[in-house]
Amino acid sequence: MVVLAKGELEQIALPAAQPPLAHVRAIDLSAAPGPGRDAAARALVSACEEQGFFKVTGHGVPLELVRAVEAAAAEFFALPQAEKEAAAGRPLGYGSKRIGVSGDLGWIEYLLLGVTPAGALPAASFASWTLPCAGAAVASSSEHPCPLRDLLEEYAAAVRRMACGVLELMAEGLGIGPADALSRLVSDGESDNMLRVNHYPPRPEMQGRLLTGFGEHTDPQIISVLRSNGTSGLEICARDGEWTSVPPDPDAFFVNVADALQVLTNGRFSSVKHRVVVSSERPRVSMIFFGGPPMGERLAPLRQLLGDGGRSKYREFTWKEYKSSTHKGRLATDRLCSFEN
Ligand SMILES: C=C1C[C@]23C[C@@]1(O)CC[C@H]2[C@@]12CC[C@H](O)[C@@](C)(C(=O)O1)[C@H]2[C@@H]3C(=O)O
Ligand SMILES: O=C(O)CCC(=O)C(=O)O
Ligand SMILES: [Fe+2]
Repeated sequence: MVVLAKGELEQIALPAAQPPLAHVRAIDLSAAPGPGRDAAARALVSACEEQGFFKVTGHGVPLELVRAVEAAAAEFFALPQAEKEAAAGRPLGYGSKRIGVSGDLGWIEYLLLGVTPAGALPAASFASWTLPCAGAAVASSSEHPCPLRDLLEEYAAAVRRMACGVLELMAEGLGIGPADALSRLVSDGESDNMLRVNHYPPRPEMQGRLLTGFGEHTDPQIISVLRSNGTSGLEICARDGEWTSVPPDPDAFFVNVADALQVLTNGRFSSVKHRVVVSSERPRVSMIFFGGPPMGERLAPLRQLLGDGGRSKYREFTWKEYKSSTHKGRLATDRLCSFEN
């Protein structure tokens, strides 16, 4: 449940304007090696250059898994508020209406968790996270496995594999090597990956006005992979500043170029500004995998993308440094500008 005081509701209310529909390119990840895959790699690079946004089909993530996670998430969000609050935490865990710590509000409740690839670190935030069990009588423990927690873990692993496939195809399209030049940053045992499940309840009656679900921002990581149910609401901002509405496609995954990838490509790709506007009487549920590098990873434009005598537009910084800078600001802040040369 999202409960906003009257003043807070005013802060997130929007005029009832419906932007035009976005044209979103579809990239088939299953294209076989050869001319089909080369064409997919070129189309992916063009989409990243022009929009910083595209969707993938042929992604290999089982749709039964996606539907099972979404159903378990819907059950979780239907739990009594006090039970959800038991999983509350900052920044990880359950949250409602407050995004980040700097005062951003939205018509949203969510689960946010760390999903570092298994290996070097203990099973990420799952280890310490007490998540009430959707559909189970007893809160999670090893004796009473929590279906939502297990499903989220399985889902995150499947989407991480797919995100790595996207980054490999991207490296091919950019003509850079080795093949895992980009994907290794997300698949490393210490990569700082996160998973977010957002629930936007139907909007309350407000004389036709709409509500901000998630205010405009770019994602700080390398790549974000988003899946949503059939309810619209996601909007992207084109380079000319025009906002367009992304037609939902529950069978595909949407991919955002995020800030760190803008840096790695020396600005050839730019992170896409996006937001969620709640205009529907139906709930929207979205699940986003954020692929981030290990905390100590030094980020700077890849030499192969600088070209002869090319100048690096960004100074080198660690992901830890960038991440802590993001947490100091508001959602809409342009965070990269203070890392420019
Ligand atoms: C207001 C904020 C929420 C956010 C951290 C920040 O200070 C600025 C970036 C926000 C964002 C956007 C993408 C992801 O949803 C997120 C988890 C992230 O890594 O950066 C959120 C952060 C958050 O909700 O804590
Ligand atoms: O919920 C959505 O569709 C997008 C949310 C988003 O941009 C985010 O969580 O960073
Ligand atoms: Fe986002």
